This record gives sequence, structure tokens and C-alpha cells, in this order.
Amino acid sequence: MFDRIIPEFVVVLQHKKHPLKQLLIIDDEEKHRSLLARIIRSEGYEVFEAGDCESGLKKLAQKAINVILCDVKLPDGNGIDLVPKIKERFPDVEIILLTAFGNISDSVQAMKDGAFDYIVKGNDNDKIIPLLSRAFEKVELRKRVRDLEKRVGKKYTFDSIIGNSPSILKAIELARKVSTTDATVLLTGETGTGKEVFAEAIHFASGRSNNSFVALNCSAFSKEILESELFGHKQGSFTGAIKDQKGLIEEANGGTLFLDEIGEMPLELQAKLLRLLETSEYLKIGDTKPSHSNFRLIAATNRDLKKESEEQHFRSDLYFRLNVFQVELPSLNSRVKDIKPLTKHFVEQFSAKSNRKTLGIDEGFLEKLSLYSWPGNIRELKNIVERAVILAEMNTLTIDDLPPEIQFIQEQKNNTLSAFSMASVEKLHIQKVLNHAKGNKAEAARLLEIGIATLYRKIEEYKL
Ligand SMILES: Nc1ncnc2c1ncn2[C@@H]1O[C@H](COP(=O)(O)OP(=O)(O)OP(=O)(O)O)[C@@H](O)[C@H]1O
Repeated sequence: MFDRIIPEFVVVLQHKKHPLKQLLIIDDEEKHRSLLARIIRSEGYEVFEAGDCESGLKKLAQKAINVILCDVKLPDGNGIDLVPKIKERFPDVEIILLTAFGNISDSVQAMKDGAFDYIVKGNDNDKIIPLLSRAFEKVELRKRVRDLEKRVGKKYTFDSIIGNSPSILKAIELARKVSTTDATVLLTGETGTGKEVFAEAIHFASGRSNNSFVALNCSAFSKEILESELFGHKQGSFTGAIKDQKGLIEEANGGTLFLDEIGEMPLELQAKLLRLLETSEYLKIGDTKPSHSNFRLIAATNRDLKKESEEQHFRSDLYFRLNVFQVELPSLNSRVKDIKPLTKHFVEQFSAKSNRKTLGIDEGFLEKLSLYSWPGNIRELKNIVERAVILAEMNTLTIDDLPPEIQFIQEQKNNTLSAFSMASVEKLHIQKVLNHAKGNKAEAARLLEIGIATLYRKIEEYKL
């Protein structure tokens, strides 16, 4: 059916490549399918093929497919019925139906179920590539909108940083002061203390706020990928470099580059970064001409970079360059009084997210939270509140909505007496007298000069 159109497609379109665009053709007529696949591949798309509904669904689960060209008549089902099934499991995939002339009304119905469009076999051959291009554009647009929504939703300012304890207020004050300058900032603090939140707040309070805030976690990639992500590369500079790729340094031009977990950056890249900070120039991978970028650097670490540099794990010259202005973020267990406002904030946030009226918070719930040690800091608190909001069956969060380890830790705390407390002296004394009375409680109560009921209560309380 496509014999007539092959030459034009191949000649006109073979130079326009669309890497990373993946398409699936579901069609049982093998000859037509492979012909179609060949035409579309020549456009630069990556094409997968399936001969029936079942293997089509299997391919969909295995590959990151964006668009499907699906025949209506298939050996184990019908393309029209497949549309809602696919849309339910893979809502972002666009489906174009290949329909016979007599089945147009069915295909129109399929569009109501979410199909992108249909093509009449044999008649609409010249429409296929433009239609595919529109379908991929829709996929791309949806992705961009989602990314933007994420970025807009994520925008933190100093006013949205929650906490009233002196240590966090001091950090906010310092960060505010430095935000209006172009100085490099080093944010330190344990994991989950809000270093990225602070980095965003500094960016949005700076003169660069209308330009990009570009964040990269240095611990998330191998040296090679990190280098390419950061500095960018030229086409052909390594296997897989199929086109020139902008690096994040270039993306951050005019804005802010946030390097999280900078202590994890390989030494070789540290040297390149230092050179860039000193000269504002850098070399893309495979390039011989230096590039230039004007960005403000904010770095973050949960390591002791001074110690790391003394032990030669981190370049000391880079450490001095980064440590122009350090802001230390306090751990959550050093500012217990902020747990309440933070919890309230997250309860509001997650109640709204799950379309519930804002849940109340039981005092006991907050009390338990204040006893926990919070190794994961605010991130951990946020996760625990999210879990509690999901689990809550009543309109108020109670102790039952907390994970067992928090309740357990409190029990341990209650039972562990400080060696200097009156209670620990009392416990020890009662134990001694009980031993002296060989376990006879009436005798022990007499010696202690307390009532027998009081002794029983103490035995229970101190787990003697
Ligand atoms: N003061 C705050 N108010 C509200 N939410 C906060 C605050 N600080 C942190 N968070 C939330 O806590 C989570 C952890 O924050 P963030 O990612 O900034 O921590 P981090 O110190 O950069 O962690 P890591 O060192 O693991 O990268 C985020 O989901 C963030 O939204």
C-alpha cells in the first residue's frame, strides 16, 4: 500500500532526525508493518513493532513509547477497544488508528475515547508523517507543561521557609543578606535540612530571579555523565554524542547554578570547576574553543568540607573558593519547637493534595514527634506526615497514624532514666530493698515505709 510513497519520504525526510522519539506500530500485516516502520525510521524515529494487541501491550510496558500507530483489525482484538485500555495504563501515550474506509465512524468514536487521530489506510499515506510529528509535539508539550508546573510549584522564597527558632532565623537572615550580591554561597547542614529550599530562596530574592535556577546533584551521576551534564559536549566527542548538547553551566547563564552534594564531585571535575570560577571560561567536551557563562554559584554539602580537604578528598583551593559565605542550616532535632509549625504546614499541604478538609492534629501526635531524633530532618518529617494523612481514618491525626518506630523510641526514652535523676536513685533503692527482702513485697514496703499499693505502682513504673 505504501510502495507509491516510499521514495519521496526517504529523500525528503531522511535528514530530519528526531532522536529519542519512540513509536510503536501494532499491525498484523507484516509486509505493511515493516514497510511503514522503514519509512518512519528514515525520519529519525525509533520504531518498535508488534503483530497483535497482547504483544503491543507488552512492548508498551517495556519501552518508553510516546506514540502508537495501531491497526483497527487485529488477530486477538480490535484497535478501537485497545484505545481506552492503553489510555488507562499509559495516559501520556498518543494513539493514531489505521482504519479501513468502512470503519471511519468507529475511529471517530475512538477519538472520543482519547485516540489522537485516525488515518484511512491507502488514502492518507501522505498525512502520516505530519500527523506523527503533531502527535509527538503534543507529547512534548505536555511534558514541558508538567516540568513548568513542577518548577512553579516548587518556587521557594524566604517567606515560605517555616521556623521561628533562633538558629533558623539566623540562617534566614544571613541568606537574605547575601542573596542580593553575586557572592558564591556554601550551604551546609545534614541531609533534608532544606539546603535546596534555601538555594531557591536566595535565587528568587536575587537580581537573577528572572533567569534560570539550574540544580544538579553531584552524587547522582558517574564522572562521565556529570561532566557532560555540567559542561555540555560537541557532536561526536564520544560514542552516543549524536548532537551538540548544552551543559547546565550554559543553561544557568544569567541565573544561578546550584550544585548539591558538591563533596561528591570527582577531583578531576573539581579542577575544571575551579578554573571556570576563576576565569568564567570552560571547555565543552570535544570542543577546542572556550565557552563563557555568567552564573552565580550556590553549592551545598552535608560533609565537613574543611576536614575533607585536609584529608585530600576535596581540593582545598576549591574549598576556599566556595567558602566565601557559608550558611549553616540547623538540624531538626536542634530546633524541636519548629516541629509543630512544620507539621501543621505539611498537614495542610497533604490534606489539600488528597482533596480532604485540613485534618486536625492531636497533641499526643505532636508530642511523639518531638521525642524522635529525626536523622532525615525535614524531609523525613514531611514523609511521615504524608503517610499519616493517607492513613488517617478520622478528621484528626493521632498516635496510631505514626510509624511504629516513633512510638517505640518514645517508650525507650521513658524507660531510660538519666543516671542523675531522682527517679533513677529511687529505682535503685527500691531494687536494693526488694533484694534485701528476698522479693517479699510486704516486707519491702514495710522497710521502705510506703504502702504496698505504692510499691506495686513503683515496680510497674520502673519495670522491676
Ligand atoms: N523550612 C522549610 N519549610 C518547608 N519545607 C521545607 C523546609 N525546609 C525543607 N523543606 C522540605 O524538606 C524537604 C527537604 O529539603 P531539601 O531538599 O531542601 O533538603 P536538602 O538539605 O537539600 O537535602 P539533601 O542534603 O538530602 O539534598 C523538601 O521536600 C522541602 O520541600
